[in-house]
Amino acid sequence: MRGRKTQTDSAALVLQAEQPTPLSVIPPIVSSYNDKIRPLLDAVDRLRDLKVTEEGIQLPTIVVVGDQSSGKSSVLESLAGISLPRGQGICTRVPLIMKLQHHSNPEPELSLKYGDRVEQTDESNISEDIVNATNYIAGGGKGISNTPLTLLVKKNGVPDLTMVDLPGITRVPVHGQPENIYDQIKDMIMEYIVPNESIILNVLSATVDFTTCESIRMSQSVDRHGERTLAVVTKADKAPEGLLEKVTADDVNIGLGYVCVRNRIGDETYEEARDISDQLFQTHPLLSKIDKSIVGIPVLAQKLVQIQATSIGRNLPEIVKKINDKLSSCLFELNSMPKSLSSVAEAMTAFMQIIGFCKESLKKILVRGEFEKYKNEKRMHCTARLVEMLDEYSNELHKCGQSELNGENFLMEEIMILEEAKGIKLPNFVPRDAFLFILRGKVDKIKYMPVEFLERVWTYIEEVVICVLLRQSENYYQLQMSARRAGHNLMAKKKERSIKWMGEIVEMEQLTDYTCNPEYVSEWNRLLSGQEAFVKAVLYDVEKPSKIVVQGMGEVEVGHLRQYPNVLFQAFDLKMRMIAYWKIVLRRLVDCMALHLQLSVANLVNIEMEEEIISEVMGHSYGCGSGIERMLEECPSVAVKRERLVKSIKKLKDSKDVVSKIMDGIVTYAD
Ligand SMILES: Nc1nc2c(ncn2[C@@H]2O[C@H](COP(=O)(O)OP(=O)(O)OP(=O)(O)O)[C@@H](O)[C@H]2O)c(=O)[nH]1
Repeated sequence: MRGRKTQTDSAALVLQAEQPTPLSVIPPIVSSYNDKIRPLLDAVDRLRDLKVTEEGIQLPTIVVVGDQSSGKSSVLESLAGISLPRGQGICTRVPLIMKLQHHSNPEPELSLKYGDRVEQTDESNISEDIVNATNYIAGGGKGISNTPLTLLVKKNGVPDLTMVDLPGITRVPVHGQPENIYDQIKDMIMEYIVPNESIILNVLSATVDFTTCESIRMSQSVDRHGERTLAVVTKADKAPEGLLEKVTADDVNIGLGYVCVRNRIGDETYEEARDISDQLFQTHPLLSKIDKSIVGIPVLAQKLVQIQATSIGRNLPEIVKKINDKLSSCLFELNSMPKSLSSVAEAMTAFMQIIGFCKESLKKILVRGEFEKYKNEKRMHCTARLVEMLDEYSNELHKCGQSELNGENFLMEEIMILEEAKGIKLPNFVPRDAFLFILRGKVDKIKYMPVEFLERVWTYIEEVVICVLLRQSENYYQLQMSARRAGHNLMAKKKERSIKWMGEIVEMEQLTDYTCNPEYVSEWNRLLSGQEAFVKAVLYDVEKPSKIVVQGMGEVEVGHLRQYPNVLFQAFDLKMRMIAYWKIVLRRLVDCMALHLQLSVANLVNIEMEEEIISEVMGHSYGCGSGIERMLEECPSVAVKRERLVKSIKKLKDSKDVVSKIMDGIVTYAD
């Protein structure tokens, strides 16, 4: 703590009306003007204390920015009439919210607030206490922190002002500062000056070229025409040459104007400092030429009070609206959240309801083909998707082996098998073994298809079922996990059962040839009617055609068949039997599959799904109670959201109280 002469109250700033007050005449501060502004400022300060900005509601705030050592703290201490930490290095390392309040008591009251702490202090200790609090918040080094420190100064004669002092902008980190200090400070400043509600108090040292100031660059980036920027030019005593020209030229677009000051230096008292400043601007050959309406701390104070009042007046109705809107939206969001469960009975009811909803939803989309709930999600229009998959499966089955029918090797498979099945027996019987042999070969070739189809179908059904389960149980994440597990397990079982069942069907088709369908015989007869003509054309046509048109098959190569005159009749017959029978086999494979799916899905949604989830949830003990008890635990993200909303609502309700009182007050003033 630096030694300091005692400050007198008379040194503190005094404000009165809207015109700058001559410094020699210091009337009492309590004017009707301030009486009106004070409650508004108090309300805004209370909103700031409530941290309403965390709800995205910006407050009119005077933000003090400047390059490092430009004199920000000196300006603030001149305004407050108290000593703040000053120096050449980085002094301000946290946002310092400085609330100046005039009070009639001649004894000043000073307090510091940070986090949950409130510390009373006094004028002789304030500087040291700010340093200690800063060290507490931002650490003892040279780093900065975004956690604000609030300094309340209640003092006779100070202007009613609230300002936020921010760390000075520095390009080059000094020893002990993090490498990215510039970015850290820039981010912090931007956060405060971006909102349109902020008034930027840009502190510029008269010793520098304003166009090179980082703080000017930053404020211009958010306030191009300077409509909410006021400049304070410090150190007028150090660089009086050209100062008048600088502020008149206004090369850096300061919309709210300039105020030139000479701050207190070293151990001067505020009285001494004020006298020196008065003297300087009255008598200095260059500085005295600057218009008195833009020099000195009282002028600055008065301008700030007016700007602050205008800003609050302009922004308050919008703030009230934003608080109300935000409160309504938070209440709506909270009310739309699931009721938190507080007893096992409640959890059980919720569980049974969810199971019921899942069952009904699955019945609708998987069985009944009702999909209003998922109008825009085609994947959930299950009956249609299942039919499409079934059609695709049927087409694949029919396509397979089609090409071999009429290729160059027409009838060769049949001929080779008949040659090997020869026996001492009458030649006009088609050997059944030969037929079964060919049948087995054909079934072998397609048997992977039903399995692949079942894999595909069950994967699809699993996706749909899990989606429904997760959506219905989305508010209860423990239940969601159990439902997902139950869904996966059940689908795996169903898939396995279906594939096993299909394996048996395929085995049956390979083992025997049977159908009671009369279509088989009629088709065979139809196809066989061309037998005689075919054999004649192959064996006895003198022109020996290389291709012949066979009914139902189109043109086939026949040159190679002339070597097998003895088995040609039988081979043709065998082929036609197989063609007629294969149609029946394929139809059976598709029909059976369709019926099997219908049954499996119906069992799944009517009985199995429910049983599986119940046994998953009730049947397991998880160390801390059954699955139902665990439903009482809210999903961490939901719990966090609920807590956040409850907190926001409390804050917004308190804010609403604050502003409604003040709005009533405004009506009263208007009256
Ligand atoms: N001669 C003169 N010196 C001044 C004036 N204003 C401030 N100073 C000095 O300039 C130095 C920096 O002033 P501060 O008020 O600490 O500057 P700051 O911008 O708050 O500094 P940081 O927060 O650390 O960036 C101090 O030594 C002050 O005494 C002034 O009007 N005239």
